[in-house]
Amino acid sequence: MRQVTLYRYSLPMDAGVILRNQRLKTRDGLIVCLREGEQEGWGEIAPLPEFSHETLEQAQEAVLADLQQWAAGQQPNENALPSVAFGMSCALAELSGSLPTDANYRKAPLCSGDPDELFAVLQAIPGEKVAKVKVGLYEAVRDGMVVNVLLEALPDLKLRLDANRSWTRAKADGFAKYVNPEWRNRIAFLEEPCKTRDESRDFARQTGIAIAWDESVREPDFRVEAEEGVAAIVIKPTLTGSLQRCQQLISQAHQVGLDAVISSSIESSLGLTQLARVAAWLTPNTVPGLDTLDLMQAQLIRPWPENTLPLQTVSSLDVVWRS
Ligand SMILES: O=C(O)CCC(=O)c1ccccc1C(=O)O
Ligand SMILES: [Mg+2]
Repeated sequence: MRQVTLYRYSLPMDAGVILRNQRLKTRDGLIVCLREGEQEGWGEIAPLPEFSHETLEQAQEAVLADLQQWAAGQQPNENALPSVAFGMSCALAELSGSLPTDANYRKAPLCSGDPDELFAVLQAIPGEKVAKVKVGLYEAVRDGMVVNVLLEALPDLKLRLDANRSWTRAKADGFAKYVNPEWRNRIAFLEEPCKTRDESRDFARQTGIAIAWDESVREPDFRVEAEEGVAAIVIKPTLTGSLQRCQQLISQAHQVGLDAVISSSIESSLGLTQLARVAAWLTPNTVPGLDTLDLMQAQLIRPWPENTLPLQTVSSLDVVWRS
């Protein structure tokens, strides 16, 4: 006997979370719960505005069709919408016991803006110090100086940087010029420095600063390849697809010597704790990029260890459909 419940959530965000061109006041998504006999599996489907190509309404319509099939005893094909494919595959994997419960709750602290605040956060990281700093929001030269100061002040710090394709080659060079060549190998990678992949590759070769692909991974012509100056690919499962698709990308990356970094698309604590399990399972030697929970004002159903935000329970959610 199969049973399905589909819930909808809306969590208030911290004031001032801006995604590309839009302020995100609430994070809205769907939660699926599959039951069969004694087994239960949960999954989150939350298209991210400005990043996902599908809307929440489209995702809801698509998942309802999958859920009706599943409740009728069939195995739905992998959904074409990445957020739906990811959430359904998590729920099915929990149900079958194939998503291990061990999790990697280490996360690379996400920093932007104020260098003093940054410094306090970085000093407090226990063990291997890896942090992620958003660059490209202010002057490239200022970014270069901030990065240089941090690397100089904290000799055991490694940085991941993310420019989200905001620089021209000239601006990217303006950044690099201020980073002491001796510290450059402590930049684990800089995600997508330039507007085009060719410019980013060229930047990496000329500056010795390693880069990572993020947006590129989700473009149709992208192939996982070893290339000079490329250190890693970033995988955001909600934007990418099913666990199987993510697993395939990760194994292709590892085969050619690239790191694969599981990263957040600002899922709720339910989705984030599942991503921490995916990371422990498929990328055990890499700290995932999951430090986004504090952008929200509440957790959902499953808490992230030691996080103090209030927890919304499943009974507070609207039911969209029940089989
Ligand atoms: O990767 C991380 O460490 C955190 C997640 C993150 O940066 C992000 C989250 C949502 C949308 C875009 C991005 C991004 O990589 O710019
Ligand atoms: Mg990025």
